[in-house]
Amino acid sequence: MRKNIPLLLMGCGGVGCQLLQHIVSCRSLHSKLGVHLRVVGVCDSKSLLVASDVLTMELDDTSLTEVCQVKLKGSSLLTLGNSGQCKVFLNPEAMGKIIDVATLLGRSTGLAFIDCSASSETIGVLNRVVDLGCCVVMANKKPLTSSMEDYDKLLAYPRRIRHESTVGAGLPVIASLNRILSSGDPVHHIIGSLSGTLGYVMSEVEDGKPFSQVVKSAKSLGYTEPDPRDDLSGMDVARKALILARLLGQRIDLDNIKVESLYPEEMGPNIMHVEDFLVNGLPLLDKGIQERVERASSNGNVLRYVCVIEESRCEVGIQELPKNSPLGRLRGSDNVLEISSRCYNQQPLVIQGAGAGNDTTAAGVLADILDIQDLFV
Ligand SMILES: NC(=O)C1=CN([C@@H]2O[C@H](COP(=O)(O)OP(=O)(O)OC[C@H]3O[C@@H](n4cnc5c(N)ncnc54)[C@H](OP(=O)(O)O)[C@@H]3O)[C@@H](O)[C@H]2O)C=CC1
Ligand SMILES: N[C@@H](CC=O)C(=O)O
Repeated sequence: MRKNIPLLLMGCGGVGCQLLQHIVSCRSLHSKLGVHLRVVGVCDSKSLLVASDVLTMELDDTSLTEVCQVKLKGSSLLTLGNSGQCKVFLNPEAMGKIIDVATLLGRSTGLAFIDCSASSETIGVLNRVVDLGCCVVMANKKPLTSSMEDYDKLLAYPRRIRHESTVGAGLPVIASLNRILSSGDPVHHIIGSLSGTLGYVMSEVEDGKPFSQVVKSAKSLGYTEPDPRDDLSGMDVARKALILARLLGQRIDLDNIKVESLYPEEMGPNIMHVEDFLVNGLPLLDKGIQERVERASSNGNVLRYVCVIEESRCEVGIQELPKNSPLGRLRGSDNVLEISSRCYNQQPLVIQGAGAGNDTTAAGVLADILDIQDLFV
């Protein structure tokens, strides 16, 4: 018998739209696997598009394709309007409707809530829907990196939560760590380069390109966060480090992690609008970054933004490393993570590959959804 998995997607930007496209293009594969992903709702920052009857109807593939066309043009879901098949709700009504859907489906058919937003505000609704029996799959790191109290609530039913794409995009980082930890193998040390953006930026600057230009390319390639300062400030890496540290049992917050930023405070989000930063702020940083990269190069080294996690230590920052070291050899948006444990002692477990981009990130989210299929009737 075919298994139906109802989904509600929060956030349909680069990653969310790519997920919808993967869902549509994998229909025949999923059908062979006996699974049907039934998208009952999609929301952006202002509105929700939802099937008229979430128990029996869904947004069909034509509607999902239309959602992607509208969102990739930069328009709001509101432009789609109501039809017999679906309805549009504007915030704050949309939020109430989301909870209604979660209440109706959470404890009956089940509902997978997919967070592909980049918002720190989704934690409230995620904690509510988890209580209502829903599953949660996240590409968004922010819900996992708010307070310990929120984290504990969100992880209260760990079997119903997946977040592989939050660290290393589609790379199997979280799954590998969970397997090591659940077998009682203690992890002593993790070191990695976990920013696709900073990896790409550093290797392109090493090749002589201006910093400002390669940051803009990283944005257009889908590597950066919506505001690239999240990457350049080191905060995105700090969030990934915190997710890993909490997985290892450290009860720490973002404030406990020292972070090194590539831009000065006066170019921060509270002072400069993102467009202003991209056009006027970034070029002011070109010379300084190029000099740092050249200084490292004259020592036979490269700069990498490194994350180190040990029993009671969690740090992120720029390190000058030999060109020939595992982290120094990284090119482009690749990430690498070395995990040392009792079993992986002399030779650490190494996970390496594309660590950013809409395609690989959305593929990681899709694999997470398939991974929880047994929880659905
Ligand atoms: N790109 C990558 O390589 C990777 C990305 N990620 C994560 O994936 C997430 C999505 O990234 P990306 O697609 O690039 O981001 P985008 O900015 O392209 O898209 C974000 C989407 O979220 C919507 N949104 C914002 N706030 C809310 C809210 N409160 N409720 C519901 N929807 C909301 C936005 O709505 P609107 O359209 O109205 O603005 C938009 O549709 C981020 O958290 C990122 O960290 C993780 C791993 C890798
Ligand atoms: N902006 C992030 C995307 C994945 O988390 C990065 O550059 O690594």
